[in-house]
Amino acid sequence: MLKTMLSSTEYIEKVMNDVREKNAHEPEFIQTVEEVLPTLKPVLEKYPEYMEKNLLGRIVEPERQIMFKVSWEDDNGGVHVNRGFRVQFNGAIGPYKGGLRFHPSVNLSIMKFLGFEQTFKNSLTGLPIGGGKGGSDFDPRGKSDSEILRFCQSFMTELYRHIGPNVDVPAGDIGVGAREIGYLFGQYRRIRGAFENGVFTGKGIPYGGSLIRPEATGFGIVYFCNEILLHNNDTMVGKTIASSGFGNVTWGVCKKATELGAKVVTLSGPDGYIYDPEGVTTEEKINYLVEMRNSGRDKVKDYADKFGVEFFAGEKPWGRKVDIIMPCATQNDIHIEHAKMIVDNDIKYVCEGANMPCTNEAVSYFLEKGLIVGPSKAANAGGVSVSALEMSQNSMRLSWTEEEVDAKLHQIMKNIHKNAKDAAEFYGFGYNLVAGANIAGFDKVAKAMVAQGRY
Ligand SMILES: NC(=O)C1=CN([C@@H]2O[C@H](COP(=O)(O)OP(=O)(O)OC[C@H]3O[C@@H](n4cnc5c(N)ncnc54)[C@H](O)[C@@H]3O)[C@@H](O)[C@H]2O)C=CC1
Ligand SMILES: O=C(O)CCC(=O)C(=O)O
Repeated sequence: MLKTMLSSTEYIEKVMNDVREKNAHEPEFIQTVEEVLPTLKPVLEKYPEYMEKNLLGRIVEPERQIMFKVSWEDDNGGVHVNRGFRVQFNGAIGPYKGGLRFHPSVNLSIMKFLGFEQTFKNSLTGLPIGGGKGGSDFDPRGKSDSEILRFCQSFMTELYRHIGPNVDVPAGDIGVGAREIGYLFGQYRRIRGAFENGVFTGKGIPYGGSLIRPEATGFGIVYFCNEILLHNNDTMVGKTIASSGFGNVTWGVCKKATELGAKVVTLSGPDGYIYDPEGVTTEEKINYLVEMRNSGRDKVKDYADKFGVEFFAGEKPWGRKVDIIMPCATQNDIHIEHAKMIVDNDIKYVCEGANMPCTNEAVSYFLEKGLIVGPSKAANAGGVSVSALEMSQNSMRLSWTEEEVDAKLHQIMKNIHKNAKDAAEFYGFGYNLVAGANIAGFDKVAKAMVAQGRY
């Protein structure tokens, strides 16, 4: 690829066409590439050597994609087969790092979109971690504890050979929490015959976990949102938030939003959404989210039944008039029709908690209508940041206090906001944090790739 052959626009279009052609059956992966690459145009114009060295063509190709068989036995002796994945997307700035997702929707497209996003997100944290993601199409819903244990052991019996504290460091994501990490780490330790706790993050405290890691993603989203509000001479105090999901991320959001004087008034699940006008603010309500998640039922209606609030079966919460939208469940939760309702309700802020929770069309519409969007790769980077802090503590064989970790997390989120804002302004995007986060995340990875030759 010679710089004289194509303009930056033609070059980006060519790389995107190659991605569409080579990955025709991977809509989520194509979606994320189409969201990121066009925003890098001014960077290519400033650094034409990135085109000469075909940086974009190289950054959209995962370094390694591992797919494997996971067979396991249920409590009645039935034998099942699931598919396991680990996509080691980009290791230019550190060991591959990213969560494991156990959900029936998991496929290679979803793993690749998450691994690509993780590469930019991890770079934004300012910490030395590359991008990866993994998981399985295993459905934890309704499974007994022994079935979860057997599945995790079988999954790790293959995965262990591909990971390590300096190679690839998984963590949790949808369907994978502290219990699963414990079972996975136990099997890793058994096979390896060594106590290498730096191989996982999100571990339990007794065997090397970091304080604040369970809360970190949600706390980080609220810290990031707070930076957006401060930039607009606004405050979190008194704000109402429509959120989705009721898992780990939503739980952390409810805790920190309450602490800063805001309130989350909606939660959702695959069965519908609940509206709690008083907010998910008391300890009892916030703790109940953990209980619902751990029950394995995956039903948000349980919250409505317990606290006597309204439940809307089969609906999403995006038609509610609130101050801030914070989707925290899964990808493509907000489509264009929801985006139109959000704009019609005069809502100014959308802060993404889940990975890619808005379609590209919805994000473009928000930006066109002047809303401020905190993109997921920046806003939800608090989780992986504290994971990297967990790795540091494991390497040093030390443990920081809750206050120390929270203060570091807060500073990291402020830095991410500032770096995204500065990059957007520098390249002529104004206060467009979507473009700014892509550019700031790309910068370090691109420089490392150039320095390391042609990989
Ligand atoms: N756990 C972490 O540290 C991080 C998680 N994320 C992202 O945040 C989102 C939520 O993750 P967690 O809270 O960790 O997972 P979780 O397993 O604790 O909770 C997931 C929630 O999303 C809902 N959900 C999942 N798939 C759904 C579907 N197809 N339809 C409707 N609802 C669905 C579930 O009902 C549940 O309430 C995901 O997009 C994840 O990738 C991002 C950064 C870090
Ligand atoms: O903590 C980690 O390593 C991964 C967190 C994660 O999966 C994410 O940021 O989407």
